[in-house]
Amino acid sequence: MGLTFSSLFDSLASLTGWRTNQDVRILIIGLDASGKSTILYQLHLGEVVATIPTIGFNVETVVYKNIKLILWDLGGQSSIRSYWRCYFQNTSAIIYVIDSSDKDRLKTAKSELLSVLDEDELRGVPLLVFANKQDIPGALPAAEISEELGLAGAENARPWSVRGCSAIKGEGLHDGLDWLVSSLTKS
Ligand SMILES: Nc1nc2c(ncn2[C@@H]2O[C@H](COP(=O)(O)OP(=O)(O)OP(=O)(O)O)[C@@H](O)[C@H]2O)c(=O)[nH]1
Ligand SMILES: [Mg+2]
Repeated sequence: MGLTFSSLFDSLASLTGWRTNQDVRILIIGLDASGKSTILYQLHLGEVVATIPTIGFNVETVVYKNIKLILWDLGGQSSIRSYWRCYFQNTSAIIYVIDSSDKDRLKTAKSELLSVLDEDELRGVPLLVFANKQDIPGALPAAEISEELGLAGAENARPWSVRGCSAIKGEGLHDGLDWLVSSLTKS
């Protein structure tokens, strides 16, 4: 019997210390109404679900490219953001979601992100920023959001990338996950 793709993947993954049965804990955070829960369920179910503001968290498992991702979607309202840190331990990657059409709150989104990145428990953890809601006319493009966040130069601290997406249209999410999974398997 020849080598199956799955066993080939296992062999390659073992070279980098990765196993297909290894759970990867990923936090999805960002301001309220940025689209975190919509992204979670697009990735989990492949469809748009009607959401209500998350109080606490939603958690779902998604197997992507043979890797089991445990996606934790935390509520983003200002009164509950201080609880994000309760979930930091053992986190393998962060997905930070920004509403690209909400220019008024971009500075707040940036300061919340920077304070999360300061946390010791998240040192070196790869960061994927989703510049979400690109379907809304006038939404800031990902490159502009990237510039505003001022992450350039942070490559030494952690792998990071800012990617445009539309959770409603299901566009850009898999490109972002591809980057995240490849930076995880490299680290
Ligand atoms: N136009 C557009 N609307 C979106 C997109 N993603 C999410 N939304 C809408 O934005 C609103 C908030 O989405 P949620 O996914 O509930 O936001 P959230 O970040 O989970 O919010 P909290 O749970 O309060 O932190 C909903 O009405 C979504 O339908 C998108 O890509 N485009
Ligand atoms: Mg939510």
